[in-house]
Amino acid sequence: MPDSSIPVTVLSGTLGAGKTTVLNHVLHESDDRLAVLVNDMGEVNVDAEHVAESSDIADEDEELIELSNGCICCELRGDLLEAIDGLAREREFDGIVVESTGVAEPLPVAQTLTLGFDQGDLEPTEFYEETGIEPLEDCHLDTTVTVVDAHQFREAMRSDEILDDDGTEKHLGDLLVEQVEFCDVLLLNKCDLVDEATLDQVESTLEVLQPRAEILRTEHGRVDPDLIVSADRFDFEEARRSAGWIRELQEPHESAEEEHGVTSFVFESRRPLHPERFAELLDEFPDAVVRAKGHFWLAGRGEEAITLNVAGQSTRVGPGGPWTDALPEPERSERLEANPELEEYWHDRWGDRSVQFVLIGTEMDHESLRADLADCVLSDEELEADWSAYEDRFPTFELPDEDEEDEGSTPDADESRSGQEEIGIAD
Ligand SMILES: Nc1nc2c(ncn2[C@@H]2O[C@H](COP(=O)(O)OP(=O)(O)OP(=O)(O)O)[C@@H](O)[C@H]2O)c(=O)[nH]1
Repeated sequence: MPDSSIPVTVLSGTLGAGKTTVLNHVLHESDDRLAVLVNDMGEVNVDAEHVAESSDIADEDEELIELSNGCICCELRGDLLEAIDGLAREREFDGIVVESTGVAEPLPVAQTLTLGFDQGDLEPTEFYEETGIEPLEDCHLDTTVTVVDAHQFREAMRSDEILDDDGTEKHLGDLLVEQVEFCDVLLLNKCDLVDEATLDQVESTLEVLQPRAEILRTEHGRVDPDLIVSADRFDFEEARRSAGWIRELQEPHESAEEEHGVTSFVFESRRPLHPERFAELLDEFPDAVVRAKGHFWLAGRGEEAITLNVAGQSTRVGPGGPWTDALPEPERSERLEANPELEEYWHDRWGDRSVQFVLIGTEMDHESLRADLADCVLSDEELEADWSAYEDRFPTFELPDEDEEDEGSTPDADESRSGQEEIGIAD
């Protein structure tokens, strides 16, 4: 990274968590000349007004740009890059801070920025072709920060509130988890409103959901600016890897988390799940499960993996890509060659078909949940019987075009973020 490259910090967090408060504090306290980009969903950018009113952003050193009437993780991605590009060209700033809307997902924002910033060894992507935007060479994504409301966290995780992001519905709990899972620094804000025991428990949950991030407790957004601006925290490779944390969780978690009742475990099976029994279990999934994620093989669906994504009250399933074993030749052999680790994993009869979930919860009864999941797996007898007669209420997904196929190995929940469907299994 050249010395002259301008660091960009992205602030995320659900509505009212304290993003604007953090931003104002940083503007007051930092000695750097900062430019600020504030994104708001409405036509009038209320956040920008707050920042402008309550900070000294009007100083000649600083600049405030508003991106209104849309979301920078969706339709305003091009505008975001253009605005940053403009600021970088001015070269009058030591840093840029972007405040996303409360409904923005940080991963696509970071993706836009890392594609937009010159990654050196990254291939030019379709993004450039689509938008006509040139890679930005004068800045880099420095740190991604998620602000969490310590007071509301537990309630928000269990909430079934649905947020409307310009026509796209998102569950509050789901969004919260996505924001926590993808960041370098977690600001546990509003610590003044909760007791120590609650704080410890919330922090433990955050640690399990996001082991890579630094967690800082704050009151009224009072954080040392150097920890989030020009902090040099973002690592493209690590961020990419952390999205695949299903693998990292293979090891059972240490007792620090257990102390606060936050635990996790991995459930695996090399046999398919019974569509009726598994749908019933998802209908009744225990509230103690804060997060579940992974992929599964459903009896009768031998071609493609299905992903499972549970966050708070939201349960989504999506396309997980074709099993390597179901691919036609020569793709099958090519993928096996490209992913030698599959050989070790390979099952004589079922190839790479499998069920793999990570479950994270508070006061979660491992034994009974494990037993419930095991009950969903086909028995010896069922395994040899006809699977086509089962009632299958799971949505069907179109297999991707062969040309567009992903190079990935074992299907991974995060490789298939698009196309996920909320399942109202209880109909
Ligand atoms: N008690 C307490 N209140 C806080 C703290 N941080 C922020 N607030 C208050 O919480 C409210 C929301 O804070 P904002 O900074 O506007 O939150 P935001 O994340 O920018 O909100 P949106 O822009 O709506 O997404 C304001 O009334 C703040 O004064 C804190 O640490 N403790």
